[in-house]
Amino acid sequence: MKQFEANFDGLVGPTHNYAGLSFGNVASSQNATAPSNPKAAALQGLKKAKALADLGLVQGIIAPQERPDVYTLRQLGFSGTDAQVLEKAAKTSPQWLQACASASSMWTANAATVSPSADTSDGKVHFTPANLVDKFHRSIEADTTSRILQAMFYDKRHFKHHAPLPMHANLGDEGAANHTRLCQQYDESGVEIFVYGQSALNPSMPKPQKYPARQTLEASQAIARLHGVDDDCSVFIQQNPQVIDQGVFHNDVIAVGNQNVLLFHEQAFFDREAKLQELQNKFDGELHLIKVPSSKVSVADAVKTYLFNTQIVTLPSGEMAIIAPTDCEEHVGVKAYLDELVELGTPIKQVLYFDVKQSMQNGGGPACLRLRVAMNEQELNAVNSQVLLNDERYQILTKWVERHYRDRLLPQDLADPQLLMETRTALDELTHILKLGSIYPFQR
Ligand SMILES: NCCC[C@H](NC(=O)CCC(=O)O)C(=O)O
Repeated sequence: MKQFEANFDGLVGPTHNYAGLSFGNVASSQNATAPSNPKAAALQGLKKAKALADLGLVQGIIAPQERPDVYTLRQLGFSGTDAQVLEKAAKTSPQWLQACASASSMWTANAATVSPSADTSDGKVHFTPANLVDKFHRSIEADTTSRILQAMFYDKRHFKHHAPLPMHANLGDEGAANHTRLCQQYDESGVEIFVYGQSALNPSMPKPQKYPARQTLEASQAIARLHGVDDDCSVFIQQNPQVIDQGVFHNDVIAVGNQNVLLFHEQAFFDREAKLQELQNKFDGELHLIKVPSSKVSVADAVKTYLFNTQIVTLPSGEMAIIAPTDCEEHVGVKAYLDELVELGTPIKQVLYFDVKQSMQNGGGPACLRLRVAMNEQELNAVNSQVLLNDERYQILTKWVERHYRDRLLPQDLADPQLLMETRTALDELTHILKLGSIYPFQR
């Protein structure tokens, strides 16, 4: 039977902006208040997605969320018409307005954790939307994310959707950005690697000192239980707290895996050797564990260029390619490492570079922009086909962006009631293009 690993990329929303909302994410802090270009951001993302489809991979799209989120602002006591809500929030508490206007759902690696059917006890593909409690602006994504994923993967015979974990710091969950799956073939049982930043309940375990550890061990364990992924198929690895303090706020900023390949920085993991041994013991077959030494690429350069926020994809030929941001190509040392990587005799044979700078400036690289869902043929056939990217849908979506998006946005523009109307008009049209039904609050 055919097997696939589909990538579902977040379509960047019309309010994409730089508000400095993510303490611990260096790019987000550095670019706060810079002007953004939502149109360019969305087109860059679509281009990357289309290029992967053109390589023969299964590529889908995840719709953005309704922003500004006036419903949350109302919960915070801002009242009146929608325009008045925006105006009052902008006047007295611009931080809340910015948090409620972020297009952060574009980073769909944080949308959910997904376990393919080959790994789960009931033989279904399991989804748990991430609660993203560590950052307020991201914690308000989960409900709509749930609805969108259910509209895409609606067939209950194949897909099982869980509620997000309870909204508490002890259960901080960041989704697939802290989850990697290794396997021989996508439809064969693999080993799921759950990487966490700290334990909420065991005070003797190390913690970062400066920046937050967003993912807890307890959240990762709960997800493995919910998905029915048993001990033989899972490894829980603590992220090195010292790299979190250097700006590695998710594991996918310091490690990336695909099939039998794991590419990671030597400082990525705490208790590294024991954990890699456990991984090898549980994995059926040969693993390519590619360790990148600090002498070749420093943690600072990894954070700056997003070398590990690349996508490793298996091409129809069976060879692997690495999908990297142009920021890697522009960095002499990192480019030299990638040139060397494709000659190491591992399955990775080529590097393809993409300009996703609008996203990078908020700390999101190629891997942050996609949610992976490994499926067999039957499962793929059960996906809402309108969300899959082909030539026609790419053209339609590109035109849709060009019609509705602005090419310049500053944080102060977020209070413009016209922007809210533009967004709703655009999203209403999008739900028809992608056949998602009424997933947005303004449509309900
Ligand atoms: N996986 C990449 C996630 C990047 C995301 N950035 C942000 O939310 C920045 C938003 C801003 O600062 O405007 C985050 O930190 O969760």
